[in-house]
Amino acid sequence: MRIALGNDHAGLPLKEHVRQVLLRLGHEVADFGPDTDTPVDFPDITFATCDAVRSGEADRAVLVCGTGAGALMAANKIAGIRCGLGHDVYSAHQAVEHDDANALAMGAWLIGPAMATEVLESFLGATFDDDADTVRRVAKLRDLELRSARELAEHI
Ligand SMILES: O=C[C@H](O)[C@H](O)[C@H](O)COP(=O)(O)O
Repeated sequence: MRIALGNDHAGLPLKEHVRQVLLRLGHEVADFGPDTDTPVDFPDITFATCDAVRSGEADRAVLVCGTGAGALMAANKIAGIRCGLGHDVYSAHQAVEHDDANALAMGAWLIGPAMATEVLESFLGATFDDDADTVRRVAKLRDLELRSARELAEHI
């Protein structure tokens, strides 16, 4: 797969490990994060990284910040992005299987390289179980995006 990789300064300590794992697994990597520890804002990096998925340049995004929480929040505000939290193996594959996750957020302050490796293998090895229930629920996620966008537009 083509993977868009994004990190902020807090995610930097885990970023190179993640990049190496992605390459070892045979994926292409487009890197949207900085390689210095100069502070950057995770919403900016998250948008640039996830936008590559929306445009079709990338198949999935992997985001690394300090806790994973900020990148997760930012990603799930971007239309078309469904981001899971990647701190355990089960959640990483389940988010793809049931929720068609196309992004994963990880916290460099929370997990080390060994767990990150297994989480990435789990996320990238998983495919969407597109049965009637999961397809309907993912469609409802899209409905939520549209409803929210309409409400925002009405209040601008
Ligand atoms: O959820 C937010 C992320 O974990 C950020 O990476 C974190 O808040 C950055 O914090 P700081 O600028 O204090 O390193």
